[in-house]
Amino acid sequence: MNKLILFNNSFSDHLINARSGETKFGQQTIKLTSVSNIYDTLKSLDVKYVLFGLPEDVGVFANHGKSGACNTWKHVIKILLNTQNNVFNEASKVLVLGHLDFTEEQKEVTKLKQDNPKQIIRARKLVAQIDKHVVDLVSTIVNAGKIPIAIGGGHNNAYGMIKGTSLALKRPINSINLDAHTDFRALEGRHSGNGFSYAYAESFLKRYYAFGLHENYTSASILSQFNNNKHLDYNTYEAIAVRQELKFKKALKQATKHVGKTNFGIEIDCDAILNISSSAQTPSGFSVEKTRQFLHHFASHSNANYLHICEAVGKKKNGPQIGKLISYLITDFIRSNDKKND
Ligand SMILES: N=CN[C@@H](CCC(=O)O)C(=O)O
Repeated sequence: MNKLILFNNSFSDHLINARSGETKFGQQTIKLTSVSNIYDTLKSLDVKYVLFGLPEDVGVFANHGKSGACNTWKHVIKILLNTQNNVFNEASKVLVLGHLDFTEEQKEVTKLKQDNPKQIIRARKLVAQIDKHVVDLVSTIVNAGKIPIAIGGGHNNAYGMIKGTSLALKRPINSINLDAHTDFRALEGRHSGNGFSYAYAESFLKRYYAFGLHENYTSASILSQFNNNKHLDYNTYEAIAVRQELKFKKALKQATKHVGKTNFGIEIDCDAILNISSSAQTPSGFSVEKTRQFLHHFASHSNANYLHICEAVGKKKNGPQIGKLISYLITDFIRSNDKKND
């Protein structure tokens, strides 16, 4: 856990705009000042959720995508800590752990060129190194009986989320992914487009549902793989929102039937959300409200085991809006998950 940078109180005080008569979320969340044994510390804490950042975009680079997801965590945490703590948002159930520091890997990737095949191979090796740290942290959190909430970062980290959870639970898990893409690309070295295929090939992922795929961006071979494997299923954005052959509520039910019988992780790739700055930003996609409804639905399920939000690109100008969007999603998850009704 040598890459873990704790989010301490002085850092948090610096970010919170305190107002008299109000309690901000960040004034009530739990933080750690130091830690010698992370597992023991987590186990002894009276919190349900452990929030952490994955500030990296090495996986996106290694998938020939547009970088920028490495900056999102810092925008999110600033906005989240300044939301209200009230009967709807119970911050004392949340440990803001900190982030994994991938500065070294990020630095190395800036020296690489995406059009050089050898350098892409090197970037993919760096992603495999990142995986190990994510797996280690996630398995420790789940082993300690807590629910991880990870803010990325690239979608490559779905692999670490799934493997870490699966190792802790000692069985393969399922996954529901709101995404324009399956991220089930070939096992060609690790990157942001094959987190799920690697997790499946290595038997950490059992049943996978890709929700709202874009028909323009899913290859014929991946569609055929999904159509011929009962563990893999999907619906498309076009079927739901354009042709309206499938009602949103029914789509949620079908996906729940596929993943909900055992533990599953919830993945939200921000490139599925309309006009949100991301590595593959889309002018056609689910609204923020539909995304929140999706999240509420799955977070309410008793088998939901983690939340991973990724691929948003927070820059100086749009950072506060991205931070606000992801803060809505984090608080929706906690609110709905804490009052599981399935
Ligand atoms: N995590 C994203 N995966 C997409 C990226 C698409 C893009 O960058 O255009 C994929 O590999 O298909």
